[in-house]
Amino acid sequence: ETNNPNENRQTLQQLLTHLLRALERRDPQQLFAWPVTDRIAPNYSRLISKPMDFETIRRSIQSDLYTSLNAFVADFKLMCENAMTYNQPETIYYKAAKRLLHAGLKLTGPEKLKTLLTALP
Ligand SMILES: CC(=O)c1cc(-c2ccccn2)c2ncccn12
Repeated sequence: ETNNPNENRQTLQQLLTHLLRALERRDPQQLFAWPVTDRIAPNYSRLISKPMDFETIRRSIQSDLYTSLNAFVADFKLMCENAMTYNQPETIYYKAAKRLLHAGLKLTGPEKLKTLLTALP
């Protein structure tokens, strides 16, 4: 924590980029890599009011949209919850979302973050 807002923002961006990469590694099939289209998922845009995906999250990090870790985690959770809303429980998308959500919350939980934050410059 420094009193220089730019420095803090830089550190937050580095942390969020690190977390994003760690979360993307948990999605080897890249099911969450890009926005879900109505073409591959009928009526998706009618059923899901706030779509979210890893590419959109990456763009948000780069355009300084997240001013806290919580805002980043909220979009990650939204992405997983959308998949568990639109897809039936027996689908690969639902199951992948559930696993990803649990892995993600462990990664961004207070325990793990403590070690992460000590590792930052
Ligand atoms: C994330 C999600 O809900 C999703 C990703 C996909 C997806 C992602 C990449 C390639 C193909 N399909 C999908 N297809 C049908 C229904 C839902 N989905």
